[in-house]
Amino acid sequence: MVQHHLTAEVDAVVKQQVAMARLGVGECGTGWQLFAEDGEMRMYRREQEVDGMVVDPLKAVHTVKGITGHEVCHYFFSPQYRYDWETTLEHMNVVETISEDTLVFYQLHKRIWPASQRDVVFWSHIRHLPNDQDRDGPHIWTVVNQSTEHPEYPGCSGKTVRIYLTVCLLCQTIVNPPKDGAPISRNDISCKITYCSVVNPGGWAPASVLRAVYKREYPKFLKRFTAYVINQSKNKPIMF
Ligand SMILES: O=S(=O)(CCO)c1ccc(-c2ccc(C3CCCC3)c([C@@H]3C[C@@H]3c3ccccn3)c2)cc1
Repeated sequence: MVQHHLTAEVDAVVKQQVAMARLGVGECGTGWQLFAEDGEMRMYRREQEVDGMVVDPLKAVHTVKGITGHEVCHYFFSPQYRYDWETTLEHMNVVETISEDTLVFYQLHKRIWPASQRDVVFWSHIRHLPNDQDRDGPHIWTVVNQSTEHPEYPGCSGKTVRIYLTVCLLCQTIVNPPKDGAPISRNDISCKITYCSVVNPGGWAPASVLRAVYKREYPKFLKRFTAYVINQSKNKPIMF
């Protein structure tokens, strides 16, 4: 089978991002500051600027009852659900289907005053990995989104600012089998979610504005997305 020109990049970036996501906030160096907490959700960021632009890396950890890593990644990756949970989207389309587990998206995000409107082109890859702590446990699932170029969407349309991002959603399913040997139900499962993201906002925007947008939008996004997966999954068979 002829390899797509992105196949090698996808494999390298996914491996690198999964390794990073697996590092706790303690391990991958100091500098992670907790900026939002809500129940089991903890959001950390590192203050980082590139050419005077805020690109603060973000790492969120969350544990959600009643859903699996496969379900979380399925609803995050699949385009048909995106408008249901991504509230900052004005337009989204699949530019290219590289394979059933690798898509290229174009997204136009709603303008977040006072920043100008942003758009992004990224490849998105979904993969499951053997659980190296528990060989016969459920697999780890991940989705990695990485900005990419595409001839149909040159980044210089003038109206909008092109952003660059790397996102890794890493999910580990935890099963607590019922004592009496009953079949596993949604009360016996939970999902440990790690969400890492670095967004380069493209054109300049005031650091204070961007940090306020991140502080407000990321916790909202993760809570809304996980609530969506719970609601979509609750009356369906468990996807391990
Ligand atoms: O995880 S994903 O791949 C899910 C697929 O959609 C993803 C997440 C976030 C973004 C994103 C794009 C633009 C902007 C800003 C930058 C300056 C002005 C707009 C933001 C800011 C951080 C705030 C934000 C955070 C979370 C959700 C939406 N908004 C985020 C894009 C994709």
